[in-house]
Amino acid sequence: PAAFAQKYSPDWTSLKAHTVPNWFEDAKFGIFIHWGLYSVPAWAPPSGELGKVDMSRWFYQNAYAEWYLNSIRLKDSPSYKHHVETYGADFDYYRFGQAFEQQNRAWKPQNWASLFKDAGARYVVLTTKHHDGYTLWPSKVPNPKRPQGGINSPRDLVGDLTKAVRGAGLHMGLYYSGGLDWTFETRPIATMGDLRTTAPQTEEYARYADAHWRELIRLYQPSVLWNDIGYPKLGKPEALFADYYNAVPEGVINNRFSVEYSDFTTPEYAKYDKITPKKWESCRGLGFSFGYNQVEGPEHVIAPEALIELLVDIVSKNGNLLLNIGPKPDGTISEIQLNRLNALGAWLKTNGDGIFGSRPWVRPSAKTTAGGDVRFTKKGDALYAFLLGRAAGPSTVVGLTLAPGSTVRLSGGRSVAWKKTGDGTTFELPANSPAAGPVALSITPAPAA
Ligand SMILES: CC(=O)NC[C@H]1N[C@@H](C)[C@@H](O)[C@@H](O)[C@@H]1O
Repeated sequence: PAAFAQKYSPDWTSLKAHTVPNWFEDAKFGIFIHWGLYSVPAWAPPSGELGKVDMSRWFYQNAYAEWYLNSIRLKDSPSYKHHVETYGADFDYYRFGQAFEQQNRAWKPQNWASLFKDAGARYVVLTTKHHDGYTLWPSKVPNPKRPQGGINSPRDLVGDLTKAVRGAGLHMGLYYSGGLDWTFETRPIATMGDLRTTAPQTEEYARYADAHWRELIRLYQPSVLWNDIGYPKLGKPEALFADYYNAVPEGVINNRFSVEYSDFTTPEYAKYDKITPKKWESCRGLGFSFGYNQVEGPEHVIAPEALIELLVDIVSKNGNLLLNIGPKPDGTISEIQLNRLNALGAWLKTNGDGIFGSRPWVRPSAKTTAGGDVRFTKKGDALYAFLLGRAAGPSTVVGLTLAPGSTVRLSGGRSVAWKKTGDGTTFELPANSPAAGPVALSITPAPAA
């Protein structure tokens, strides 16, 4: 029997010996899911992407539909106006639990698992408890602030999805809002300062959050601990980390416990502009929200080509893309979100060879003489060059020199003629290949620089 590995001890020196497992380096693309009570109202003003809206306005016009409870606590927000008009001023947010629990009885998790697999995703991260405190699994840990209950899903949504996702051959990760819990702190957040002062720091909450993470690890052995927005100082994360790594050797932990060790950083609606040695994962919604927002239209949602180029850019710089889907309460997914997943999946089916299992090259990017963008990845003895937004016909990549006799192919397909020119290397690209998204060229042997 496998001895219970005691490799890690609850101190940062021991934990810093942890390395990121290959599966997470190879995976490149995961699906984030924000699903919960906020999926019932599914309403937020599409005010803009995080980072592009002045923070003095952000909380009042919060584009994150999963922040609905906080938004309706701000009486001069568009969300409060919508809430009064739609449900009435005295409709308590937690009453959405009835509709959520009633509607998700029909949900078939295997439909999500096959959809995400077809999209090319290699892992999934589901919200188990967001800031509103509602748990998507029937936790046995009592919430001292909610003796009346109504804060735990009777259906084991976490377990059902974990089983289906693993059945489809994908890794399963779990998101937990460690830093905020609006059943412990009911004051509204209108400024960044409020974010800090409303983060519960009592011993009672620290024990609650620690018990939740330990229950999740014991029940589901998640491959990712995706903690969000900080962690209570009394929460003893180093003990949690050591016990987790000893129980789940292939596990990874993100940087949002805000402590001195993590396996990867998590820029949100952001990405790095150069290769970083530390593993990172960029997360964002398809539009401006993580929770389903019924008022978002095509003008708020990233275009298919831009989504594919986003993934290629992130991978060329040592990142993963964690792309969020916001399902409806019954588990169905809106047409526009399905459309984007299918576009990405179709491109990856033909051009994924240079993405999955690749690593960054000596440099992430180049230009063509026509001003086009190029991104590079390396895999085995092949260099992959992705020509973003390119036209067909001859395309010259500046500063790229191939060894004589190198073979160039469209990713996994037909060979491509090339020649050395004064500026670099000119490739003869066939017309409209692929239909949408960057052309992926595999070049063997990979040039040294
Ligand atoms: C930077 C940060 O802590 N963001 C918190 C933010 N994370 C997103 C993935 C969503 O869960 C938001 O609702 C949450 O506030």
